[in-house]
Formats: sequence, C-alpha cells, structure tokens
Amino acid sequence: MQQGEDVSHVPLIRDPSTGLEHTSPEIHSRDEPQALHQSQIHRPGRFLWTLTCTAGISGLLFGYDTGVISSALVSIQSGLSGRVLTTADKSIITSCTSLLALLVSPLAGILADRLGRKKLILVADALFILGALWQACTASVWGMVAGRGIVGLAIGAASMVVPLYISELAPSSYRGRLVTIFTLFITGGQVVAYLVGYVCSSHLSGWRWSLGLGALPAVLQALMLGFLPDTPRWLVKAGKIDAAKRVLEQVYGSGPGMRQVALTVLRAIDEEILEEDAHRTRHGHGRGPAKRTSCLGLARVHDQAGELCGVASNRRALTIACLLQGLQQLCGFNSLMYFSATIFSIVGFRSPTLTSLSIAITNFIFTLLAFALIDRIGRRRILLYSIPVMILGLAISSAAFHFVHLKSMPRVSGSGSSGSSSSSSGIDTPSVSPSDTPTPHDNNFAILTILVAMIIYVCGYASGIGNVPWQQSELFPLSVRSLGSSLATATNWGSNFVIGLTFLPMMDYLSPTLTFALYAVICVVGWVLVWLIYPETSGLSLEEVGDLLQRGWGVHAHAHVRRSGGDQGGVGVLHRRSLSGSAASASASSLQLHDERRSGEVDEHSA
Ligand SMILES: O[C@H]1[C@H](O)[C@@H](O)[C@H](O)[C@@H](O)[C@H]1O
Repeated sequence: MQQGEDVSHVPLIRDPSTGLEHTSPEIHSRDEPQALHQSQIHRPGRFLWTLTCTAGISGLLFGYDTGVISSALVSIQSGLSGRVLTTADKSIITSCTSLLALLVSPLAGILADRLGRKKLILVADALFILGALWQACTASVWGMVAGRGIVGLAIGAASMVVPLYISELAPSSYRGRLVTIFTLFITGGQVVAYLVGYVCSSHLSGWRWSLGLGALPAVLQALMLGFLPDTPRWLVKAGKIDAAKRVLEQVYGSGPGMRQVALTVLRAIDEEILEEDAHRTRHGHGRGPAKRTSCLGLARVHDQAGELCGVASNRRALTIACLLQGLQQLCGFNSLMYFSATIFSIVGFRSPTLTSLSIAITNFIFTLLAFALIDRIGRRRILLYSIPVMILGLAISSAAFHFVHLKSMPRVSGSGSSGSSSSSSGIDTPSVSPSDTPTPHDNNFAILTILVAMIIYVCGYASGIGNVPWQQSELFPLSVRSLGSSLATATNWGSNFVIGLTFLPMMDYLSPTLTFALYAVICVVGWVLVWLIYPETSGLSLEEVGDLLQRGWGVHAHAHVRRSGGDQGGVGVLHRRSLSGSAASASASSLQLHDERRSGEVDEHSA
C-alpha cells in the first residue's frame, strides 16, 4: 500500500493458518516502516477537541452532582418528609451516591464492551437526567436517597467510560492532557456546584433548582454525542474497520503524512487484537477467533477475568491502576470536598462555606496546571514530585490542629435540629457563638496555618494524584481494557465510600491531629509504592504501554521522554508487539531503540 493511497475499504479476511480474522494483508505488510513518529501531529484538531469536550461534560456532571449535595442538604430544612433531616439522613443521602457508583462500575466495563463506549455515555446521560429531575421533585427522604442512587449509577458508569473513551481516541503525545480535561470538568463542576448552591440557598425551594439543574448538561451532551462516533479501538474490535479508519483519519487530520499515521495506528490496533486473539487461543482463554465480531457477549466476561488475572502484565496493570485509584481517595482529599465547611466551622471560621470554596477553586486551578504539565513532565514524575507536597500539607495541618482550641466536634449521630447549625457539608456542626470566634490571643495563627496547609495539600493533590489515576485505561491491553478500568474505578468509589463514612468518626474518636497524620502516612506508603511499581507511560502509544509491563514493572525501562522541543516532545512511536517469547524480546529491543532515539532519557528512579 502506497503512502497517501486511499484505504477507505479495508476488508476483514480470515487467516487460514490461524483461523483468525484480520484486516487486509496490505495493512500488515512487513515492508512498512516499523515506526512512525507522531511528532508530525502538531495539535489535536477541532474534531478531537469536540469529542474530548463533549465527553468531558460527563465530568462536569460528576463534579456538579458530587458538589451540589452539600449545600442542598443545608437548604432542605424540613422540605422532605415534613421534618428536619437527621444526621443519619444526611449521611445516607450523601454516601448512597458513592455506594451505587461503586456497585455499577464493574458492570459498566461489561456494558462498555457490549454496547460501545459512546452508547454507555448516552445511558449515563439518561440516568443523570432522570436522577436530577427525581431529586428536584421528590417529597420524601427516601425519594431523595433513590434520586441520589440513580445519580450514583450515572456517575459510576461515566467515571469509568469517559476516560476510556478519551484515551482510546487521543494520539499518544496528547493523551495525558486530553484525559486530564475530564478531571478539569470534574473540578470545574465542583466549583460551579458550590457557587450555584450558595446562590440557591437564599431561596426557599432553591435546593430543588440546584439539584434539577444537573439535567441540563446531560441533555446537551446527549444531543451532541448523537453526532459523534465511537472510538476506533472499539470499532475495530466490533469488526467495523471502515468506520474505525474514518474516525482515525478525522482524528489525525489531512496534513502531509497524516493518512499514513492513521493507517499505522489502525494497523497497530488491529495487530494488538490479532495477537491477543492468538495468545488467547494458544493459552486456552476464550473461544478463539470467531469472537472478533461476537466478542461483546456476556460469555466473554469470564474469559476476560481469567485473562486479567492470569496474564502477568495484566495483573501488573490492574495492581497499578487500583493502587493509584485507591491512593487518590484514601489520601483523604474528598473528606475536604465533602466536609471542609465542617472543619472550618469547628476551628472557628466565621464563613466556613465561603472558606471551603477556596478548596474547590484551588483544586480547579491546579488541575489546570496538571493539564499543562502532565505530558511534559510525565505521570510518574508528576506523582513523585507532588505527593511530598501533599504530605507536607497534611503534616502541617496535623501539627497545627494540635494547637487549635476546637469549638467542639461534629456529631455523627442525632438530629440536626437542636442547638446546632448545618454546615454546607450537610453534617451538623455546632453553632459558633461570637464568643467562640478566635481572638488574637487564642489560636488565630494555628487556624490560619490549617487553612494554608490545606491549600498546600490541595495544590499537591490536584496537580498529581487527582488526575493521574484517570489515565488508567492506557495501562490495559484492549482485550481487558474495559474490565480493568472498571475494577480500578470500583476501587476509586469503594475508597471514596470508606473515606466519606469514616472521616467524621475518626475526627471524633482519634482527633483531627491523628486523622490528618494518618492520611499523611497513607501518602508516604503510596509514594513508596508509586516509586517501586509505576512506570512512566507518558508519550507511549497504548500498544507500547502493554510492552512495558510485560517485562516486570517497567520502572527501570528508559521509557521516559524528554521533550525535544515544546509541544512536540514526548512523541509516541508505534511498534509492533507480540506476546510470543522471541517477538517479545524483539519488541523489547525495539522499545530500547525507540528510547535511544529519544533525547535525554532519564533513569526512572532518579526522577
Ligand atoms: O479526580 C477527581 C477530582 O480530583 C475531584 O476533585 C475529586 O472529588 C474526585 O474524587 C476525583 O476522582
């Protein structure tokens, strides 16, 4: 096949020796150059931006729905079931969202393979709309729990499938940044939710509006998504080669050589699927090649699970993805997201809700920083640099709490009515009387230190661990990508649930000093594990990441990319890969060669 030739019809043919279906042998011509630099890709074009931002609206919904409930709970008063909400009501209403998100995430992986990535986003939209309207109209506490549960289903599905959708569309050199847009939308949604909640809280039934407004972005996204395609990787896997090729040509644009790049990417995807099919046939996983077009059935789930746990590189990928997602939540960040107003209230701030807005805004701004840096610095290095900042912030908070005279602790049981006011977190906090406000002789310095330390912590969080785990899909080969991503997403929601449930009791029984010290210790352990087992994946194609994990954890591989010039640095090079022994070592040397070509490689452990 000549460069630039129109390849609009790429038929599926059956290989008589293996019985596997694959694309035309022309596409697999061994005379083709083995690698093509994606440095030719200047910037993601309008098509890719439209796809990414349209999918990112799910992130906005995720952030909005997780953020808006805190102010809504304050404003509800006796608007549900004709009584004031108890603290237990508030806890159940808040945590049922993460619980349902946790339960749905494994199922979302199956559906993403079965229906396609795009259709699953549409299903999530339908749930977002239903959940928002339900919450806005419900008259009872249990109705609200059901509405929050429906939103939880939507968030669980969206948080699994959207990063997958974006990473399967993005060229490797932009993948980190484009996936980070998802987190930008989440954190932006949280800021919007805090602001909308603040504005609506001054109206009697404003909380119904703030909850119902969540339907609007979902309607918008569903309308836009109707015109957009599924990912090339899912399309190839579903046997829709022509459609996949069309999408790739749109993603890579029509500049000089870009059709060739699109064709090479198509070939790499196709080869990956072929090799995985062959590997599965050889090792007895799955039912062989006929699955190319029927691989989306539920019967595959068992095989996928076997492949995920039975193949060493997949096990490593799963361990890393779950480690990062677990760390993202167990480091305690969402205890600030949900309860920062409570914390600021008990230490004596006069306007805890507005003070807690500073947390949401810092989170958003530093996610912007991550967006700018993630592909330049790399995922691993950004974590190794930013986690110590988090540890510093937590350690200072922990120490400062020791010197603060707390007004009194939030109560984790009892009614929200007597003698207490509700913070925007939805948890009862004691009223702070004028005499409670700190005096210069009291602990103003320590209180201010807590605020500054928390902001330092959020800066570290948002620029690293708040984003990097959502790059999870890149760790898995296509055959187990959905299942692996969904288990990692479940780890995220499981840990989120644990943090939401344990934070207040820990503050109460352990003390704030020990609670924050514990989060700091978790971050130290997390940093060591990241250092030991998380390799740099920045700039590698999805197919190359698989190569990296085949020979151990890959942290010693000189796979990091030093930028050879602005945005063009860290380019991905496409390589053939094979799961067979000899080809694997050939692939290993090709990776080395590829790395040698990249200027200024660094030893990962020196990063
Ligand atoms: O990546 C996001 C982001 O960091 C949010 O601010 C946080 O609330 C979510 O739990 C997390 O998954």
